[in-house]
Formats: sequence, C-alpha cells, structure tokens
Amino acid sequence: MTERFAVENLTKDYGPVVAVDGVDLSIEPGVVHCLAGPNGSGKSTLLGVLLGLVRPTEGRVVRPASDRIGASFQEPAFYDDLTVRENLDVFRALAGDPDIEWVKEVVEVFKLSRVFHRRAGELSGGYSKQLDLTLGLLKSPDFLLLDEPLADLDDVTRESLLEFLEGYAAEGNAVVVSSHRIDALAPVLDRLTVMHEGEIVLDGRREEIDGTETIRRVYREAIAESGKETETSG
Ligand SMILES: Nc1ncnc2c1ncn2[C@@H]1O[C@H](COP(=O)(O)OP(=O)(O)OP(=O)(O)O)[C@@H](O)[C@H]1O
Repeated sequence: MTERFAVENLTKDYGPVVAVDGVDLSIEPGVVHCLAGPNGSGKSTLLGVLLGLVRPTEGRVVRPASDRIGASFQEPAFYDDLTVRENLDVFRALAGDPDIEWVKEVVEVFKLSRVFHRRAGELSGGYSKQLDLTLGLLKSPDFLLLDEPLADLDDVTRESLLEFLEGYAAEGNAVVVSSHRIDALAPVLDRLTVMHEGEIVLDGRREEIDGTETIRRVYREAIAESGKETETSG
C-alpha cells in the first residue's frame, strides 16, 4: 500500500502537440503546492493524468492506496437541472455520507446557502465554481487537486478559498492548485512548480524562493530562462 502520488517520466502527446514532455512530479502531504505556468503549458493535462482521466503516452502514474482524492476542473461538473441543495444531496450520497459538520463548514466557506434553491445550471460563473469546489471537498479528500480554482471567484471568496486551503494543507492533506495567476497564490504556497511548454522549468519550496516578490520574479525568470517563447500571463 502506497501513499505516494506521482508521475514518472510522463509524456502526453495529442497528435503533433506534446502537452507534457518527460515530467517527474511527486505530490506531498501538508503543503499547498502551486502548479503554475502560462496557458497551454500542460497543467491540466498533468492533473488529468494524475486523476486517471487522461491516458499517458509514456511514463508511469503511482496512485495512493487512499481513494480520498478530490478534484475540481476548469469546467464545473454537476447536475444542471437540479438545485444546489439537490446537487449537494446527490454528491453527499456518492461521497459516502460525510460528516454533516464538515459539509456545513465547506458550504459556509463557499457561501452556498445563499443559492440553495437555485437551479445549478442557472448559477453565475462564480457560484458555479463555488458549488464545484464544494462538491470536490465533500469527502474531505487526503489529496485535493484543483484546476484553476480562482477563475471567476470574487475577491472575498478568493481570499476565503486561499485561507481555507492553507488550513487544509496544514492539517496534513495534499493540496495541488493549478493556476496561471501566480500573484494570487504566492502568499499561501509552500511549493511552486512552474511548467512551460510541457516541461517543468522550476520546482522549489517557499524557503528556497522566499517571499512573494521573489516568487513572482522566480516564476518569470524560470519561463524566460527555459529558452522557449516568453508568454508570461500571470
Ligand atoms: N484534448 C486535447 N486535444 C488536443 N490538444 C490538447 C487537448 N488537451 C490539451 N491540448 C493541448 O495540450 C497543450 C497543453 O494543454 P493544457 O490544457 O494541459 O495546458 P494548461 O497549462 O492547463 O493550459 P490552460 O490553463 O489554458 O488550460 C496545449 O497546447 C493544448 O492545446
């Protein structure tokens, strides 16, 4: 039984496009791990492979014994025709009926009670994201993988999410957040992996890169120094 969650020598091609190119990455408990990089750098593909949704062209995925893996994707995944409350009921059942106090806590973080009776398909972009993040957290996952969770969130909710993720990692859970918005994540990240054109161009810990201003600089330099086209977007 392993608790290791990793990819080894991972390559994923889509025809002529090499989305991920020979990547080794191991996810660890207790840290907020930011997977950063410009649009198209391979972040979503890497997360998809880790989650078993994308089949690698080459390489190996090592999955933990725990099935408590939670995720949220760029496209929300819930039942449009059900209300928010009904979606919560369905996903709670699927998650094995998690502790109700935990469900209340997550609902509170994402302020879902305000839209309990709305049809999920009619939610704004922000509330869609908030519902999707809540559903991803229902089974209090040991490994939480979020793809661009900050998109569409207002400033207040974004702050709540970041604060929540910091606490959740501090409890010993693995939190991986992909984003091209390094500035927003810089204050809470413990580890930064920068991808560019399918490759990892930087992988460092906060104590190595030390401080928000440095993180921004390191991110931009890593991309510039990769010798590839510079298209920093965050
Ligand atoms: N299903 C697919 N079919 C063809 N090409 C794909 C597919 N999925 C991703 N790609 C390509 O693979 C590359 C990496 O995409 P990916 O979505 O993994 O990057 P990303 O860093 O997550 O970017 P973004 O933040 O824009 O989603 C891009 O060139 C993208 O166009």
